[in-house]
Amino acid sequence: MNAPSSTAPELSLASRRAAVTALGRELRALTEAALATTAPPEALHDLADTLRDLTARLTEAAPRRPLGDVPDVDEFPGAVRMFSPVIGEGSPLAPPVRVTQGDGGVVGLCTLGVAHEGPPGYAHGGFSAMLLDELMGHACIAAGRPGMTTGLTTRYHRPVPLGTPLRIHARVTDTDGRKVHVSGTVSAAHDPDTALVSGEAVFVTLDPARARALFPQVRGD
Ligand SMILES: CCCCCCCC/C=C\CCCCCCCC(=O)SCCNC(=O)CCNC(=O)[C@H](O)C(C)(C)COP(=O)(O)OP(=O)(O)OC[C@H]1O[C@@H](n2cnc3c(N)ncnc32)[C@H](O)[C@@H]1OP(=O)(O)O
Repeated sequence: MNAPSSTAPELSLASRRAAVTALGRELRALTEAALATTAPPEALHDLADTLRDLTARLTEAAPRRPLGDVPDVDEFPGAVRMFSPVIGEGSPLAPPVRVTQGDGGVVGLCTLGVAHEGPPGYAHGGFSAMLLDELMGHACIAAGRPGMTTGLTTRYHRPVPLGTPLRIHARVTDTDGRKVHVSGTVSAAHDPDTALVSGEAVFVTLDPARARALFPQVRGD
């Protein structure tokens, strides 16, 4: 079930994903450098001019993908989202989190940077909630019950440090009709048993009519 927007179909999926990943990596390096630079204002104006030219080059090279179209490098519904702000290898916002199945659910590994900062040196609480939400969504997918979040509660036990490898764990704890109950934690990777943030959520699987209404561009094959 996928309706990819077609770009360069002659290139293999792997090579298109590799190109998206290469650009994403450089965008993240630029973002981190730009947010942490101590360069003087004239250097920043100079860089802004260069970046404006680069943006014009990209927009002139090809039309943009309409909002809501599934990128041809993605799997939807599925676990590959190349431009996700959490797991997207092509996203300048994503850490990005690498997700694998394990420990009775799913495990994500990442390191946050200054783009994710809340209190100085620590993660923004909203970003920690986003990490949990995403991993919980993947736990639902891994359990064969993809759905949307209807409620998420978080408890912040300790600040989440930037620049430190993190481990996010999520698992389905119960299902009740279309509702899927999920729990998760964010910990330092070197101390996975100490939760810095923990959360509980309810996801709801979509009935087919609702799925068609919400995602009209996604056809069943
Ligand atoms: C083509 C297939 C698509 C599959 C879907 C895959 C999507 C996943 C995509 C990519 C995964 C990657 C990972 C991503 C992770 C991040 C996830 C997000 O960020 S999701 C964005 C934020 N969430 C929203 O925007 C939802 C907004 N809410 C809604 O649109 C509706 O509530 C919806 C469609 C989810 C359900 O609406 P209704 O009309 O179909 O269902 P009703 O009848 O209202 O509820 C069904 C059952 O759920 C309970 N329920 C509904 N809302 C609840 C709530 N807030 N808390 C507890 N239970 C709730 C109800 O009480 C009912 O239970 P009773 O059958 O009566 O026992």
